[in-house]
Amino acid sequence: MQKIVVTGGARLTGEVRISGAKNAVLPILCATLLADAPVRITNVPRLHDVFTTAKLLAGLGAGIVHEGDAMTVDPRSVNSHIAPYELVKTMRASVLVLGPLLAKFGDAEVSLPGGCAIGSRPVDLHIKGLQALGADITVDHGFIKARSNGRLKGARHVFELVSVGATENVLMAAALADGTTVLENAAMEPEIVDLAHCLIAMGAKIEGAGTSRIVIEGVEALHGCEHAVIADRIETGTFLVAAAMTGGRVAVTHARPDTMDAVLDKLREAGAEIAIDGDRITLDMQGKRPRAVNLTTAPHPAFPTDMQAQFMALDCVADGVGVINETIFENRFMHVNELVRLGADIRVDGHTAVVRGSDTLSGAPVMATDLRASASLILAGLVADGETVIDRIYHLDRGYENIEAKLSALGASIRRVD
Ligand SMILES: CC(=O)N[C@H]1[C@@H](OP(=O)(O)OP(=O)(O)OC[C@H]2O[C@@H](n3ccc(=O)[nH]c3=O)[C@H](O)[C@@H]2O)O[C@H](CO)[C@@H](O)[C@@H]1O
Ligand SMILES: C=C(OP(=O)(O)O)C(=O)O
Repeated sequence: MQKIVVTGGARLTGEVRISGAKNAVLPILCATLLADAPVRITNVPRLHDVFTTAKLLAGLGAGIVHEGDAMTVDPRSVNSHIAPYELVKTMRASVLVLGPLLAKFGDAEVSLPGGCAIGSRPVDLHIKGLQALGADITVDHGFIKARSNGRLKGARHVFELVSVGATENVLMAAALADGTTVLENAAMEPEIVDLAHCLIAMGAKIEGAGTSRIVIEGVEALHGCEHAVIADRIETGTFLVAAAMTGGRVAVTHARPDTMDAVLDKLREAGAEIAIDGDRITLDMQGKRPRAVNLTTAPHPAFPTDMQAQFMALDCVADGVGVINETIFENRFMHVNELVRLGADIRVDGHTAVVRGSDTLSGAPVMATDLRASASLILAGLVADGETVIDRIYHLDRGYENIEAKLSALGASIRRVD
């Protein structure tokens, strides 16, 4: 099994290009099922999750052409409405074919995704939202079986909790429903806005994406389009934290600074100087050690849970004590024990971690437990004394494109070994 070996000590400098967002491209690829013609998506990152989604769509019968950073999906040949367990279990976002299949074909069978390392992650809110549009849904033998008698019907629906995936699934389904759908307490993540932009380019009528109230006027049919995926704000944040932890100066390009307020505020609090110029963010730490920051994860525009592990790594080597509250996922502190193996001082009490910054960490073999945990271990390895060897990096390949090449270009000593 492949591992990543990081040797700490280099101060990162230079420029790095940000890829398209995993959490935008996955729902957008699922949304292509709604169209009556090919949809061309560009700025598609080369990620394991993207390949899994392509496999899932191909399994449904869609035509897929992947050239460079563009992927064209032709949904006209779709002849199956079943998303099998083998694919859904490796990637929860597979459940996002549920709304499109149901709205377009009146029929969908999607394996229950189940939990994952970071929490139990139910899909009840997806199901309730689709039921509000008139779907008949049962959960049987590990599958969500959804049918609609004719077209779905637009409705007003209030989500009980803010859920990114449920908002996306119901938004996609409502695009082809009869009449108007009003979604209240919708998630406001930039990836939802990007999905809405793609749907609008396909002919959907959507207002309010990016606010908690989205209004969708269903249309008869959606056509093909071309859409460029928004920049990955979590990849952006991860590189900026790497620069801050190593006392470096790094510019990220092709980024979307307007989606990054909470993360940039915390980096400034940690002592970083940040300059924004269009799609370029430059972080300059001027060789200083970061100051510890406190943070609480919450739905956008608050601090993203997908950056929690990376900031914990920063707090491990910061000056002071950082208190981290995780409010989104019940088990998203899996990286703590691994960071402790590198010499970090972290105490966890329920959803709160108290991190006492130390001057040094010491390299050791560690194990990645999930995607962002993997990133936090690389970040810690960048400043640890000696070699950190990270096992189970398949998690990392789900969501970071060429991370070792990008970090190497900034001066890090990092390599992948078999
Ligand atoms: C592919 C993708 O975009 N993944 C992101 C998406 O995941 P995902 O869409 O799965 O996350 P949600 O926003 O749905 O989850 C938020 C919370 O709601 C709960 N919940 C969710 C759905 C449901 O039906 N019932 C329920 O109780 C979850 O268990 C969790 O506690 O948003 C998360 C929160 O920003 C991010 O960490 C993930 O990176
Ligand atoms: C939790 C994440 O992704 P997913 O929802 O795909 O598991 C993530 O991107 O950090």
